[in-house]
Amino acid sequence: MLSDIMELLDFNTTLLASVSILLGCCYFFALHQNKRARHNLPPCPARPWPLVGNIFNMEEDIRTLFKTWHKQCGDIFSIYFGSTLVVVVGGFSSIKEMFVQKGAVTSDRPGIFLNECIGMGDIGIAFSSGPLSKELRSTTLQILKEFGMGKNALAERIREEVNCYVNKLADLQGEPTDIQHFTHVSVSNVICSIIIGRQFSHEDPRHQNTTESLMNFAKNAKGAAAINFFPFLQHLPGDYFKAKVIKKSMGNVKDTLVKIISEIKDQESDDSVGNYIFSYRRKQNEKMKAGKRTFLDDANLVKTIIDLFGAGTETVASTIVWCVLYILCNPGVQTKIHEELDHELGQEKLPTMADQERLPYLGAVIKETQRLASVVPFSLTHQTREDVTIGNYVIPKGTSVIPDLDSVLHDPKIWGDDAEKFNPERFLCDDGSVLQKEEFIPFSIGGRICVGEAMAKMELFLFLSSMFQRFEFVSPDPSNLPSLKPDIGITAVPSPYKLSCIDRLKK
Ligand code: HEM
Repeated sequence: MLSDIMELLDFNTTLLASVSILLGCCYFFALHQNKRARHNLPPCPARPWPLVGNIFNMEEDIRTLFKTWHKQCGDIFSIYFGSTLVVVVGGFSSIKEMFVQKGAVTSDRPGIFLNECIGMGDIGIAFSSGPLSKELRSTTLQILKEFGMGKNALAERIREEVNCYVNKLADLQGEPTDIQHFTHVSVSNVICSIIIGRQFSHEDPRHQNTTESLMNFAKNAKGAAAINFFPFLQHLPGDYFKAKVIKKSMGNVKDTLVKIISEIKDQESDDSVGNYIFSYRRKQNEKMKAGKRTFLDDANLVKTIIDLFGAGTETVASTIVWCVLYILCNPGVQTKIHEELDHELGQEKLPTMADQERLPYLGAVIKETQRLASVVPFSLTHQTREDVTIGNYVIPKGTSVIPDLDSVLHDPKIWGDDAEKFNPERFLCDDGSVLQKEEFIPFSIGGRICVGEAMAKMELFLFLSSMFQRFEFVSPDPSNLPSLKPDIGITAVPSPYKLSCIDRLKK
């Protein structure tokens, strides 16, 4: 009797599952055909399957996969995550057309799990759309500009942290070390000094905890990409897609920042130090007093600060760590950097922003690092607000669009046949100055271009010039150099490696 019921159940379950899959397939094909009929969609490099789309075509090495797909389909192609259409736009002219010329309708953001998991869906500077994102961008840019004006508080705060960082490296006394963690702690401390007006000690548990949570999030962000399209994955037992670890890491960052912001609120009378929170509140009050409609509220303040930490730490820290890695693999480059620094500054004078023009070779090294490392290879995903025509294609309203910056930064048509090699000379003009090239777009282009670009450039110059002035970086085992293979999530992070920082003052 029981076995009869089981058999019947099995039969019914199988029938139900088959019918569901069949209906799913029909729905997917109908949707797909309908979209294709209404819009001339960019080609798919691989056949999307019902329900799953191209999920099984995605490979670990996304960079090489997208390169192959561009070769096959041209600058623009379509892929499906489940039944969701995602368009990838590569090549400089297509990226410029899509995000600059058509930027008014391609600058929104789709909702993503990493914000939703902390209950902050589409607010804050980096993941909001429309007038909200415009107001937060212009407010943040104004505040950062105010910090960078006059005696340049921004550069001064970066220099303070650089000093501390360089001394930490000197304390290692040449012991082989992985500098990733140190570098993250220092770079996130620079953001701290802007946000709250003071730096933390490197040993401060709250600061360590926030930095570790951010690194943890970055390491696991790849898993969450699937959850954006298949939200049910977050509820599966275990944590294969890293939903729980991401939720915990982002929750940690949020809780710590909320506490810090409320502490700052209590010191509201002391505005002499200058920090992002005071400036934001001042602008909020001014608008409210003038009876202007504003999105500047506390929730947007908290989320914007989380975004600034998230966007400003991993990117700058990874670029620094990439630069040192390229140098280990190209020792001749380090010799030239040292010659330039010794000739222009010597050992006594610590570098300031005013020295940038005197150090063009270092400038070229930094640009070449940004180009080759391409630390945000696929930018942040945009979303179309209306149907967008590009070339012969029509991309429907509400489509997620990925700007493939990597395809531009590594394009041999722009950089030559050695585009995959580290060659700083390509950024030096005949007169010795640093080459400015329109196609150099590590910060993206258009309406959502990185708001931290100016600050990041200052950080990279001040950190790297001081590091090379003080140290010679050597590999503990020159016959077995570290791998140049990146780990690509939202950012392209170098695989862990060790190096020795030899103090040039003690040589
Ligand atoms: C080497 C360092 C950096 C690189 C390569 C970089 C690159 C990028 C890229 C590619 C985007 C996406 C642009 C788009 O959607 O089209 C972005 C956005 C953003 N970046 Fe950066 N970034 C860097 C440093 C920073 C720093 C230091 C900060 C903060 C102080 C920052 C804050 C932001 C913010 C808030 C956004 C979102 C802007 C928006 O959505 O409107 N970034 N960045």
